[in-house]
Amino acid sequence: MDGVGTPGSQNSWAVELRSVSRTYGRGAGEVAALRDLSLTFGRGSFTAVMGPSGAGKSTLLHCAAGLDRPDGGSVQLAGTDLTTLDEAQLTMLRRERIGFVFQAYNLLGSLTVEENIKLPLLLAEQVVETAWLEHVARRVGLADRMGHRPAQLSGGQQQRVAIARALVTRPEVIFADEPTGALDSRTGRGVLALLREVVDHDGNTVIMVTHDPIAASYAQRVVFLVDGAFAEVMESPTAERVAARMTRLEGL
Ligand SMILES: Nc1ncnc2c1ncn2[C@@H]1O[C@H](COP(=O)(O)OP(=O)(O)OP(=O)(O)O)[C@@H](O)[C@H]1O
Repeated sequence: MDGVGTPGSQNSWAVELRSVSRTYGRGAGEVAALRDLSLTFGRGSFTAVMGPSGAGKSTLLHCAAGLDRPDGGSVQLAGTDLTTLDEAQLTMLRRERIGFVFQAYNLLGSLTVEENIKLPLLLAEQVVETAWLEHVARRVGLADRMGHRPAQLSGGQQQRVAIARALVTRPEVIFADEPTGALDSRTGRGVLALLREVVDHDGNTVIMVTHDPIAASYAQRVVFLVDGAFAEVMESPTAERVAARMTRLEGL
């Protein structure tokens, strides 16, 4: 398997989870959100993560992105073991090496498009290269909107700003959590096509959590979780096949 498989010994993966467990609560209220989960995500791959409600998708994303700590196992980001880092190191790693795209855009309304895109570089105290910034703005189709504020943009354009902001630090991986959840289907398809392009043309790595079979069909493969564990992987997904698989998994 070229993007998803069992852990190997090399640092060739963008993200590698080894025997990751995450349990919430204690005693009778204990919930095992992830159970001994091992998964790898290849560099330059686009993976959708799907599964029934409560399967552990968000927990996987949070643990893989250093937003939450597993109780057991390890998470490697391009060879760095996140479980060995303290909070300050994790914050720095998230800023410099990970891009995030959320359903709710999370742009700062008082800043211009350009300032929003540059923000991760400023927070990481990195030099802002004008040519790179222009390249990223062109990449997402917003070069002529750099002076606008988020409120002056459509939902799809705001999500493109969020994607530019995620790209600007040249991250090891971009995590997208329901990136089209707030968009109408046509605008959503444009955003998904852009995510696929930044993988296919620019070699980025994208891991996207979604409930939507159409969104998942833009990925190169879909990883299905059930009950905190890996269930199966589908290569070259189509919306129809993903929907059929979800119906079966939800019935388990
Ligand atoms: N902070 C928390 N405290 C207690 N239980 C939690 C917490 N976060 C998640 N869980 C539980 O862990 C399990 C996995 O949750 P998670 O949000 O990862 O699933 P999901 O697949 O993303 O679900 P959905 O599709 O509904 O968003 C669920 O049973 C959930 O109730």
